[in-house]
Amino acid sequence: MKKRTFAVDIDGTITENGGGRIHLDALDALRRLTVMGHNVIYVTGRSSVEGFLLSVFGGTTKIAVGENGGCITLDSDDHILLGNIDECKSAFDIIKNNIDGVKEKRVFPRMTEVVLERTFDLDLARKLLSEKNIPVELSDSQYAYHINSPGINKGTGFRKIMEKLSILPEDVIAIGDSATDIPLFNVAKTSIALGNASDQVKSEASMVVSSGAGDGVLEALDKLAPRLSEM
Ligand SMILES: O=C(O)COP(=O)(O)O
Ligand SMILES: [Mg+2]
Repeated sequence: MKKRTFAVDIDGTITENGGGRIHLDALDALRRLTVMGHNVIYVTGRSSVEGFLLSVFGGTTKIAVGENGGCITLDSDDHILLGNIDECKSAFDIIKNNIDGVKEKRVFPRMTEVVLERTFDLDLARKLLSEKNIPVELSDSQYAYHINSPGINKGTGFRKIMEKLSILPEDVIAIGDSATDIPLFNVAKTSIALGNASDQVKSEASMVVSSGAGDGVLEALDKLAPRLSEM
């Protein structure tokens, strides 16, 4: 069997109620892939510690990319910081002082990014920062807005893991639901957008399933099953 690496988003992909409750059948399927010898790695806009803990409790590969690509967690005291939180905080100050309704989201502590509530016009903030020549990345996961350092996204974060573990793009299967997953789709030969993804996100994936979060992961794995058993 050829070892594959599944790069799996969390919210809107393996959660089922918008509040973070894990779809147990999807988790069970991911655990079985891990037992079969594949890598199953969470790549999330949550903190990398949340992603790492889910991998520990859920029984998948114990490594996580969090903070929308800004941070990799390998162990309780082993984090690789790819982004710089100070530049994200300066961008946040500028947005907050110029646009109404901008506020930080209550999230577990971040080492490399700033996370915001989805309460303002993101394009307006993009325009403002580009006028001021502040090149941070602004993105929408459908759960939060993220301010990341220039060049930081789920694709660049996951690529570090690919380098570290000598994983080739042809062996990567990315699964996600939002615009923040598009850079991840771009580093994977196979990419799957779930039914709850927008048309724009779906158009960037190599495969689309009709079911939404949770069930969509099962549908995708069913479709992939014949290919997974190939040598
Ligand atoms: O932005 C979030 O908090 C959720 O992000 P995710 O969908 O990448 O897991
Ligand atoms: Mg998501």
